[in-house]
Amino acid sequence: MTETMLAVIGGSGLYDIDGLQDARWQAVDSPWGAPSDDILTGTLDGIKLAFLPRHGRGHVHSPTDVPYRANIDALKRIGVTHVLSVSACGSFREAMAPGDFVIVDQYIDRTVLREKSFFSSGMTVHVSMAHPVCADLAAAAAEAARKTGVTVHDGGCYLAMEGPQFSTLAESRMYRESWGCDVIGMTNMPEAKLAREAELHYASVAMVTDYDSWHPQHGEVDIKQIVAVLKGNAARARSMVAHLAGAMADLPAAGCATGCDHALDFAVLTAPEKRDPALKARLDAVAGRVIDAPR
Ligand SMILES: CSC[C@H]1O[C@H](OP(=O)(O)O)[C@H](O)[C@@H]1O
Ligand SMILES: Nc1ncnc2[nH]cnc12
Repeated sequence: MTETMLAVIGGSGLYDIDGLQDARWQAVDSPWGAPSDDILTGTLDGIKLAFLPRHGRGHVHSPTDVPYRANIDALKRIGVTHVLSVSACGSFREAMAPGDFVIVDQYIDRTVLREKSFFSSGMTVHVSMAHPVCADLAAAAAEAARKTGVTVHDGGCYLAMEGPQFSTLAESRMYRESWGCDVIGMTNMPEAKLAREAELHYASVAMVTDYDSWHPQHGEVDIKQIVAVLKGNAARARSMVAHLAGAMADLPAAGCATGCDHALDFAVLTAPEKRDPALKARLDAVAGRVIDAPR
């Protein structure tokens, strides 16, 4: 039986975590290129845990250039079953204030310059993104976050923008008023799509740093203010991670209410004899379960 292994992908301000037993940073090779950084592995109160800083230690990678495919492939390759994203975000809601944590449950993907799929001609695959996060992992993350004492919002729609510039005032108002988005960031897409293709359970905790630019009393988004809030949020994120092992105690590696680990069932359209051998070889970790399965 597969053992549950959690990966935390740390966003802006969260470049390492402490408290892991048998902690070591290890380089992991991927046929999709180099991951953002080495991966920190260890155990946390009996749960196997991996940590990967999304932008690399020292914040090397811009949101556009994060090697999203290599990151997800490398995590799956070392045995990860669950991925929890921890991200900074702007807020479109008065009640979602700086310092609050939002447990994301929907996305609108406005990114345009990124590789968004492991699959292409030679292995054509269509997975559902109707329910883009793992409901069970999201519930565990919410429980762990609440234990830290932060204000936690259950559910929120995350607008993923390309960046690296922040939104114009007109965009900020449109996302909030017309599109009904709750928070905004630059990194959860295509990460969530790739995790789904890799049949990983994925959830995201978006930590509010600012009110983007729509709020009449807060003025426009200001990177100095974001960086100041990030430091406190990183401390709260570390505390949340420390509570995750307890919150995840009953989460099996296989099976969840969302069906994440069976996303590829019936999803491969290319006939077995028409599948591209070179692409199949690259997909060994991500889609090994179905690579030779009939249509
Ligand atoms: C630090 S402001 C903008 C930057 O922060 C967020 O990154 P992450 O999602 O990795 O925490 C946001 O998406 C931008 O990349
Ligand atoms: N307002 C904002 N827009 C996009 N990404 C962000 N990350 C933190 N705050 C943000």
